[in-house]
Amino acid sequence: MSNDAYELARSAADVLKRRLTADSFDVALVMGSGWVPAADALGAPADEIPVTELPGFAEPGVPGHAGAIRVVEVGTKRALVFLGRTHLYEGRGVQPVVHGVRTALAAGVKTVVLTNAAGGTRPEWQKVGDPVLISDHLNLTGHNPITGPTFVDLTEAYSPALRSLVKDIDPSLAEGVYAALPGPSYETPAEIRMLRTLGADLVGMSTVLETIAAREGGADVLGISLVTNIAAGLTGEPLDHLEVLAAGRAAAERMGALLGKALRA
Ligand SMILES: Nc1nc2[nH]c(I)nc2c(=O)[nH]1
Repeated sequence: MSNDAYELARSAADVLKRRLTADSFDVALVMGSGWVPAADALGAPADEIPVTELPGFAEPGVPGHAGAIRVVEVGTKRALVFLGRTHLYEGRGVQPVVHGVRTALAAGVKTVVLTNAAGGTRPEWQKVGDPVLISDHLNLTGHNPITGPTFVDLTEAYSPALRSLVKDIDPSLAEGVYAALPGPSYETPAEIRMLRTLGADLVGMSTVLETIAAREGGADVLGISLVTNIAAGLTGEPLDHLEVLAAGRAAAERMGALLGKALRA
């Protein structure tokens, strides 16, 4: 099964390189919920392909997610920009969740930028709309994309070099630990209190499995969360997914500018 997953990624990369005008890429960016405006801020795409034309991809199960891969030249770098991703909660299993990252690595990418929208567990220093660099993660999904005795070292899962490069660009950026849960429900207040005790500064439903797959393939990872809500029980307000997405869209323009500067550095 797991070999099929790697073969499927190689065949998707072959189709990608045949169908796109370019056949070598430096970096992959995975744009999370509400991040598509940030992708637009990176510049006009040189090329674009719907993911459903590639082996192993399905139209993302979340309505409003454009399932496409863009080629954007940012400075001297050629980026594969994945608009939308597959989440574990869509019930397709673990392999489709990391298929995009594995396809990018099979296409030669050595750096993966994973963006997401997340809940913030630290209202003491976070507010909605804040970007937070991911310094480390807690994989509480109960899953792992790797099958078999491949013991990947995750000591520096989130590249210290890439994080300091981005912090040089924007010293105001905070860092935090991202906890991934299976979802799709948000946490209870008791679970958020538990996650704070465990050291989580951000809670989400994506990213960590893609990070593991990227590290398994030897790529450097930069992760950025956009705090789009303060997590359950910390503000006395219920969580509204539409408000959450609106906050993400509002801040994503700024994130597009930051990503552009980071890629041009
Ligand atoms: N698990 C979890 N995922 C999220 N994604 C977003 I946006 N907000 C949250 C949240 O509060 N909890």
